[in-house]
Amino acid sequence: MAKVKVTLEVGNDGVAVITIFNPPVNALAIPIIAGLKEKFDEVARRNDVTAIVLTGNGGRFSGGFDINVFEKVHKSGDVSLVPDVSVELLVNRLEDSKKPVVAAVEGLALGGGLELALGCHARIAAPRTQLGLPELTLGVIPGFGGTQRLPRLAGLHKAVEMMLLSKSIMSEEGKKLGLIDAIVPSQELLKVSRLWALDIAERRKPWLRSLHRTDKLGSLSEAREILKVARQQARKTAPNMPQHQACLDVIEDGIVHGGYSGVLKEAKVFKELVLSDTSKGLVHVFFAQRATSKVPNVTDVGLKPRHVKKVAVIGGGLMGSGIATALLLSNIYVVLKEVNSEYLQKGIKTIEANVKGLVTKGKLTHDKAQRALSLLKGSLDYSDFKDVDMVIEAVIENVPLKQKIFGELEKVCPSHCILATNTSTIDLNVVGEKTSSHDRIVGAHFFSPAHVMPLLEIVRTEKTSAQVILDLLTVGKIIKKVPVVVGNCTGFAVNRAFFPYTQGAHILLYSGVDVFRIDRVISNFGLPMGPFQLQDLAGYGVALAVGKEFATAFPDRTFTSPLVEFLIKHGRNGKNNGKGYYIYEKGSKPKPDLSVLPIIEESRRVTNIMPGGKPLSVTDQEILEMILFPVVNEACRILDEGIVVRASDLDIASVLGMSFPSYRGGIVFWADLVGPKHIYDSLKKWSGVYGNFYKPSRFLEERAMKGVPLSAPASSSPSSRSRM
Ligand SMILES: C[C@H](O)CC(=O)SCCNC(=O)CCNC(=O)[C@H](O)C(C)(C)COP(=O)(O)OP(=O)(O)OC[C@H]1O[C@@H](n2cnc3c(N)ncnc32)[C@H](O)[C@@H]1OP(=O)(O)O
Repeated sequence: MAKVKVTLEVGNDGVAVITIFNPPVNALAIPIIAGLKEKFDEVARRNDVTAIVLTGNGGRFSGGFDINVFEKVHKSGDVSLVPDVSVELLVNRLEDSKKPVVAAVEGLALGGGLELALGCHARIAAPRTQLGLPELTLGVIPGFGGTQRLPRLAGLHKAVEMMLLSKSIMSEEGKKLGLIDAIVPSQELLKVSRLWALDIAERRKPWLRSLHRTDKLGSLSEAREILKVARQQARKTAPNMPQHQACLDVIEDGIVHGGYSGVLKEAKVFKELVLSDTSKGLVHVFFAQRATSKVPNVTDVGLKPRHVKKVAVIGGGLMGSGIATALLLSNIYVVLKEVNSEYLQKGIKTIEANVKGLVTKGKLTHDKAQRALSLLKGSLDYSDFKDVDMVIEAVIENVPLKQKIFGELEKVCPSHCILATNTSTIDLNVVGEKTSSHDRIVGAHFFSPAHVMPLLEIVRTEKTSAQVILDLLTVGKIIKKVPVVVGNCTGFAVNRAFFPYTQGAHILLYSGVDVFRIDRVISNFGLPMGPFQLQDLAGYGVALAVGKEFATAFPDRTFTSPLVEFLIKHGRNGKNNGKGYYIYEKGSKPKPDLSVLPIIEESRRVTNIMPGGKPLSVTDQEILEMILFPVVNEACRILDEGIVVRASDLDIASVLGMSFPSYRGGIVFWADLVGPKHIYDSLKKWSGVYGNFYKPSRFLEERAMKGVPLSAPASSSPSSRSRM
């Protein structure tokens, strides 16, 4: 039997139940939409049908329009691949049907799924059903009438919030808002929905067409005020994304000219937005994120993940306590080991503060916080390690210390125990040099703060077993991280790709470009802050240590900048001591600190790299490119060396690890949009002026010359060599 289908069953009560089958989320794929049109035509014709119930199979109503179709549109440029659902299905066959339609909603109704339900004459939901219109996260607006019907059912204010923030609500809140007519236990959902549909048919319950309602819209001036405030907010929070303002325009059109006019305008704008680069980037990120957990020879060879119940974390510093917090919040027992009771207490206090912080922010209930903390045990020795399933070492970056710890772990932990290190710099083979447990040694590279940042780099060596990688992938998902499997090299994927980022910025600065302008260009592009502000935040000690590490690993292409040493010499240490490139005052945005300029001048004199001795005259676009193209160049080397499974993994790593704007699709996706040839030509030109730092990599050169996208799989490039 086909897995993707729409079925129709007519009961003796005269109610037809139309069910969507498309596991796992009942996405509205093209055959499903065709099937729905066909079944609604059939029920309209049949005399034995009095009323209709629309539902989804398997406890999930629908996760919305099939996002794969967006991808096809992006590849082909053919927007006609998106069928007309808004008028042909929602208005003509559903809302204007001569027989009442009730949506029986369970699990989730998202995007087009919720829009289908909004077009019905009533909605009955199971408890805790997720309702939302997250289309803006895909660079489009709701396209099946959601911009018109949601405000008419939930009220304009709430609808705008749900759409602009892509925020779901639960059916319980939906009931309060009037979006849901009744909440009934799952096992009674169909029975109650059938009766409700019959009640409407026999006029015992109102027959409401959402698009015709105006009672929740308020007056025109009230509506305009809500939209005005929302526009201002969107300008601040989503400055580079067109879908936010477009969504508000379409809502306004419907309020001014009526729901049907709004539906037509919505369909037009939706089709324009599907073709935007923003939608291309966001849809790419949607699938790329899900692809990271598909690892050849690990997740496709029939292995089963082992249950990881208890984890030991060694080191209660910032990273260790963050990692412990993430594990505890997902109900995993944690033993936190430190070298003395003072450090241990400090670590435990940090964990408590992390957990309490989440309660204060309303992200965790008090009960769950208590439960999480009850799973924590502090330890000063290895006595609790005899039954741990995994150890995550998070001590300082010191090779002999780590080697000693791993040697001890091999003796005290059970033989199945995974031995992970959170190192961000040290070669895993070196860490495990003094053991014979190389198959169970793996990198678990978290980003700080570890209980907040979503990325987990899983670093494997040639010897790490597939089982261990699978187990860590599974733990990563349980603790709500996006795990990306990477090969063993200096900086792994994120830090390695972005090491030239700061160096490019420093080259520009020495060339005479204003430090604050550089930061502005980068934040206007969409990163949360520019490279200098980031340096302030990370602390100059970190900047020096990282700089040295990359200078050692990649001496041929490292630009050594004396600026940070100069700053330290002048008593500055970034945000840590309140003296950086910016002034940091509580409660206000960082302000440029002009007293840093003489120090910059001093370092400019030392480096003396201004072309022709004069400050460089550059456009903002050139500033952006001189900083980000070297990152693309390093990303190319990562791809060439097979450090990541696929190019899109590097996109996710850049988005989640470096906050590269998701609407630009990640570093490689963005580079392909810009064009490898342009990147290659620019780097070649700059390498003539500034030397090897800008020298194009072999991979980039090859692809630029052949016109092959950087993201194309390795087989497109004969010389690629994999380290995975
Ligand atoms: C015209 C309309 O207005 C436009 C639209 O409707 S656009 C679509 C709007 N809907 C959405 O944005 C929802 C997107 N989906 C999600 O947020 C989540 O998948 C979910 C909350 C539904 C389920 O989450 P979860 O249970 O963690 O499963 P998740 O791994 O994400 O998805 C399971 C599979 O379903 C796929 N999937 C989920 N929603 C999909 C969709 N709308 N279309 C196509 N595939 C979808 C995923 O790609 C994944 O496939 P894979 O197993 O091959 O990797």
